[in-house]
Amino acid sequence: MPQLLEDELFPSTPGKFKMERGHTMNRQFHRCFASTSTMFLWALFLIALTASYLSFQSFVDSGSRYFSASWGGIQWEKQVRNSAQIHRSGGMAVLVTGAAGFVGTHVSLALKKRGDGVVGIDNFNSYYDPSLKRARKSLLNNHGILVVEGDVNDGRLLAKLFDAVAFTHVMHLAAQAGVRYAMENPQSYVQSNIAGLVTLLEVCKSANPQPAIVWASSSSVYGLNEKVPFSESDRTDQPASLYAATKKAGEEITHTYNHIYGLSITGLRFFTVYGPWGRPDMAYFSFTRNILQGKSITVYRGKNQVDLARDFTYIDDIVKGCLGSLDTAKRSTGSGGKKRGPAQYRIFNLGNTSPVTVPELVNILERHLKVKAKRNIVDMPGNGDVPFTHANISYAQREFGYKPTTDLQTGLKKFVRWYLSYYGYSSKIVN
Ligand SMILES: O=C(O)[C@H]1O[C@H](OP(=O)(O)OP(=O)(O)OC[C@H]2O[C@@H](n3ccc(=O)[nH]c3=O)[C@H](O)[C@@H]2O)[C@H](O)[C@@H](O)[C@H]1O
Repeated sequence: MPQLLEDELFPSTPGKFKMERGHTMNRQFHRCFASTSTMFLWALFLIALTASYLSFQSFVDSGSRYFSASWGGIQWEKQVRNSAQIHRSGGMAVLVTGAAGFVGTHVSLALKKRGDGVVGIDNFNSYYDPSLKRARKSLLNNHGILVVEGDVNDGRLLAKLFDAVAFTHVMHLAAQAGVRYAMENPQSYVQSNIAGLVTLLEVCKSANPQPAIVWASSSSVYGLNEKVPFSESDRTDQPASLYAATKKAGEEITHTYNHIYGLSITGLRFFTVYGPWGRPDMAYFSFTRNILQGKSITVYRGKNQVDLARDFTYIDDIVKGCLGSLDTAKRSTGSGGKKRGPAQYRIFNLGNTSPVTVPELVNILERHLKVKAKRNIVDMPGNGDVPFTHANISYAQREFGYKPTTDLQTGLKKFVRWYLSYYGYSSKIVN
């Protein structure tokens, strides 16, 4: 019986010759074979188990990467496309870099309000209080604008955004701003204003269709130029700060991409932009804060005791200039990295055309805040400042009817109103 069972379990091949001794050997062989194959089966089982564990682990890993990343995924792409949806005929789909920045926020809102599609990107760095950037982001979110948290140096992210949306325009405002900070952290200027710009241009040049690009240069490119007012054709080869030098480099770099790849480029030289939701590192903002807190302010004075002056430009005028530039930007001529013909290349001054001295700026703030400033007047340190700026805006006026309408007195009143309400002061202070 046992033998039968054994034979059943290990049936001999038909016609196989069997002997008694051979039978015993056969049994030992079978026993041995049985244990080897059991081990083999176990080994197989363990290998399979390990393999499935490892593949499950890698699935979990990639899954968690997929879901925990601040970008990527089907849901994310859907949000990007929703935000880029155009709600007017002939409208544009605009990628706004630096969207949680001062100018970026205002431009994004203006575009969205008139029915254009807007997707923002911002790295929320800590150059100044990131909570202000977060508050601007909330404002944008409330208007249906998605702000992706990411850096313009992240080419994969930018490419992914272009995969999701065929942006018609890029409004490139992400930058390391501030003239004097360049002495403290020079690398951040190279990283944002040069490396980041090139990464963005690389993605734009390869996109199909290529977008038209409007980007923020700066009045600081005029550097030590003494001819006033500053015209776009004036020399810009004497920068006084690394900030100015990186913006000037940006103008040359964008020209290269225009020339080689047919990207449509418009550079905007902003002149000391101010207003609600502004930048805390700028003089009008930090003066307001210090005056209200009873702290002294440092007012720089130029050579021979001449007051410094700026062509302070109100944010709403700048927004009109940005939208005018976007509206008149011609299409890029290339596609997928190949130029098909010459493309538009423009540079505009966006200023106010009426410079005001820094002491006069302080006078206006004192009137609006009804507080006397404690002025500490010092000679301008050699840290990148220029003595004055003054824009000739006739080119922008000709091309798209740019006409600033807000003087410093009016603009600062609006700024102070916003400041008091945002930081929780009594609004009775302002006239
Ligand atoms: O047009 C631009 O392209 C640039 O504009 C802005 O630079 P600036 O014109 O230098 O503005 P801002 O710092 O407000 O100083 C204003 C005046 O106050 C003086 N100033 C400044 C600080 C201080 O403590 N005391 C002082 O007298 C100072 O000497 C100056 O005379 C942007 O910051 C810059 O990112 C860039 O966009």
